[in-house]
Amino acid sequence: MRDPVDVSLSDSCPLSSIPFLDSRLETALRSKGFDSLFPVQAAVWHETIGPGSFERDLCINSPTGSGKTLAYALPIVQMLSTRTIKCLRALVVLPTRDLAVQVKEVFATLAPAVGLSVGLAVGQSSIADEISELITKPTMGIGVCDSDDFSQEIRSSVDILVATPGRLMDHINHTKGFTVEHLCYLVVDETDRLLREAYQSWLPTVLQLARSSTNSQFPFGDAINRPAFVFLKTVRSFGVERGFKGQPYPRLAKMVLSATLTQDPSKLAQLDLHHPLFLTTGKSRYQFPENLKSYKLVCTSNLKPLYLLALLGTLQGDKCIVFTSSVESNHRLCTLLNFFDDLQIKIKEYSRLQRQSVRSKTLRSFREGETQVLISSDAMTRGMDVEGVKNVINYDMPRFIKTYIHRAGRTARAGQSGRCFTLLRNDEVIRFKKLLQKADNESCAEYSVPSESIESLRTMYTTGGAEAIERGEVVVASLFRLLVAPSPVIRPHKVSQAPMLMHLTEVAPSPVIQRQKVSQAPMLETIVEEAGLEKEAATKVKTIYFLPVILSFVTYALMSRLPVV
Ligand SMILES: Nc1ncnc2c1ncn2[C@@H]1O[C@H](COP(=O)(O)OP(=O)(O)OP(=O)(O)O)[C@@H](O)[C@H]1O
Repeated sequence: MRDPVDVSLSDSCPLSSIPFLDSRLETALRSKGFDSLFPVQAAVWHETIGPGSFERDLCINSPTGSGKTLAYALPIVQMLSTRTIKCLRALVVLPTRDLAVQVKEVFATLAPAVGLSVGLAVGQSSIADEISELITKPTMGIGVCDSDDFSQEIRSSVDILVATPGRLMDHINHTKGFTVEHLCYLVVDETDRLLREAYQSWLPTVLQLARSSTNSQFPFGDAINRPAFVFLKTVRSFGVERGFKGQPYPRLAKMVLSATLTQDPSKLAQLDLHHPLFLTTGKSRYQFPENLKSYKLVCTSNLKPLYLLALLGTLQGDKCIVFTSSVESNHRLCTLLNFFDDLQIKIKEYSRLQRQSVRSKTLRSFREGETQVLISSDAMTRGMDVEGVKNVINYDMPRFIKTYIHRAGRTARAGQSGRCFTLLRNDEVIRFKKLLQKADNESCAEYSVPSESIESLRTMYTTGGAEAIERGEVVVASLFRLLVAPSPVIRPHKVSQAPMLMHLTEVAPSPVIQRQKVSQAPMLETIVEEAGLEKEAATKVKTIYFLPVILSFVTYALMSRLPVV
């Protein structure tokens, strides 16, 4: 960390001057329209295929959209291009399914050119389908009846696997013939996010299994039987020289990457990195893409939806991602925006509450330009690469600079220009300024939308049904705020809160809430399910609901020495 390689000092490098680049890979890159390598890609190439020879593990901190995926995909494919026996040698781990699918696509443009195959383990299809893609089983001949007779031939059908941690662990624990014993390369993309969540201890498991040598034991249940199904064995000996003592050799070479890579040594230590080399961009820890412009719009909280509508109006149908702070407000906002037919743009919701198939469909329609505006929760924040996104809008101000960087990074990718707008309440302005200062960024101009359009929207908003929707949603929102209120009386009665909620929604003035289907309010649904919803409980709950009010009144009266009447 103290002696990093500054990637920003390098320039893009034409493919023709990349040393040792396999001509088949060069052709594959050119057919994708890539004529040069971006600085981070050239730097990683230098440290892996070039003079660095991958003698050190790499920690890569480079801005969003700077091409980190190709930076690791290209050298891995080139290094494996000379392999003779097919087995799983490279593993790329990512935090989300959609991201893994996207990275697999990048590998898929390169790997077939040199006869390698890439697999995906994300739980998008059934586990049986996934196994049949990852594992080659021998075809059953006539008269063969004992599966152990041919188990020796079970082997990997892929050289490179792109996976999410959960599905990876499923395969490690339960899929016969699946092994990470032969791994040579491990990539942990979006490292800071993956390290934050342990996901069934996937990292220590992979590291331990990949250290196996002739003397090693497999510590994991089903894995004990694994040698019987795997006829290949990777033998790793332990180094004795200085700097390599006790380290398995050949070692598992690692690359860890993020646009906001953690610099906390205790977190990085989990990765068991070998003499890590830090590649970064510039001096500041957090960097924005070069051609990103940041703007703020200051407004009162009750007019926020109108400012957003007016802003979307001025962006004239450009591809746009709007980020909200929670899946619930995401749903509310999308419902509200779709009420305004006048915008004449297609707006869809994308959040982790939706089924994967719905999300994939939405993403496809956004990529193809059929949908112009995506209202997204933070499921879209990291890594997603959609061509032509010109604007990012933070409907809710992000709480952390990392979130701002990843959200804003969905635009201004690969050297393109882009804008990031943040809607702020008056009381958020100073906090937002301080947030940007963490990334050494002081330049955030104020953006104004025409006041006439706000006025005309306000008229429509107050006379039309949109207000009812918004008011109804606010009732739900305030109920939820009540549910998580720090009142010691309410908190222990979680189950009883559901009937209270139902009781209040039943008497709520909004017709929208009364009509709201359970499926439209997933949080409501969860609570109702949890509670088993009993109507009689409502009376009891009413007491619980009013108890804190009575208590606080009495306390106030006593403290201020007022006579309690
Ligand atoms: N050498 C290249 N020439 C032209 N375009 C490239 C090149 N390398 C990558 N790109 C394009 O740049 C875009 C961003 O790449 P990528 O998704 O790898 O960025 P990233 O650094 O991983 O971003 P994030 O931090 O947001 O995940 C992609 O659309 C990709 O196709």
